[in-house]
Amino acid sequence: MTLSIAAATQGLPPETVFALLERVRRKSPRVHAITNAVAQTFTANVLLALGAVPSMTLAPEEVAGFAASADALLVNLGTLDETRRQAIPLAVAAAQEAGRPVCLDPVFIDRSKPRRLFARELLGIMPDVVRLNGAELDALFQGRAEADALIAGGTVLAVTGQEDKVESLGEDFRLLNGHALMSRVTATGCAGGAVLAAFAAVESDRALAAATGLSVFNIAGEIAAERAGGPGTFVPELLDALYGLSLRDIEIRLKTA
Ligand SMILES: Nc1ncnc2c1ncn2[C@@H]1O[C@H](COP(=O)(O)OP(=O)(O)O)[C@@H](O)[C@H]1O
Ligand SMILES: Cc1ncsc1CCOP(=O)(O)O
Ligand SMILES: [Mg+2]
Repeated sequence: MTLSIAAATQGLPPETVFALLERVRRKSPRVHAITNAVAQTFTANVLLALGAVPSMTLAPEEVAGFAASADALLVNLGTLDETRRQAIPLAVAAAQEAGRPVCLDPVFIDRSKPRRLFARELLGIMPDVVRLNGAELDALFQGRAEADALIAGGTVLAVTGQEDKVESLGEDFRLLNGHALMSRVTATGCAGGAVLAAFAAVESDRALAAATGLSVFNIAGEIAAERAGGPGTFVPELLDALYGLSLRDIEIRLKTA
């Protein structure tokens, strides 16, 4: 399924992107990430390099407290074991009760029917942002009308790949930053979901927050790719690039369509 970006695709001023990045750096939002076992450490490091504060507890007696006292919740289904199946509803209820944004990343729902059913059930809680790749988008919705209904309810869809698309009830964005090396190391998509949660924590315009978060992450990816010798050095370079990202970097590189 392709997202039919509406005619009124908006530009994204570099100053706006940098202002939101600075807001993340200044406010240091707490992001509680229920994420997969593969992505945990990288995701925590990406959040810290960005200026946010990660927590990742899954324990049923603690997860609601962590989610309620965080500024945003990430729910990533990459390793959907029993512990995570139990933790997710507790965390979502606590985050929503506290008025915090929830970002869903339905990893590999194209590969597993039980996981697809779990993700479709989760859509009932109306997540603020759903971040996913094209294969996962096709698996999540039985047709375009279902995606439109979710968007009509206020959820923002952020579909990543060589180019990224953000679709919402208001503005839509087509984003052209990023580098192929981002898909030659594991968990960049997952870490990108955590970045979207951090931006949703500081900006109530969810589409703007998602477009900005993806652009920041992907511009850092471009800078890292230029400095890295390959996938092995790409990961530390990505953390450094996120940490040091300047207005000038964004002005030079930001690419939207
Ligand atoms: N070929 C590419 N060129 C530029 N950016 C890419 C490319 N592939 C992926 N990305 C970027 O890498 C990140 C992970 O995206 P993607 O590979 O679609 O997610 P996932 O890992 O969940 O499948 C996103 O920020 C995306 O924009
Ligand atoms: C390899 C793997 N297996 C289960 S989760 C995971 C990481 C997926 O990361 P991403 O969705 O960011 O590519
Ligand atoms: Mg993914």
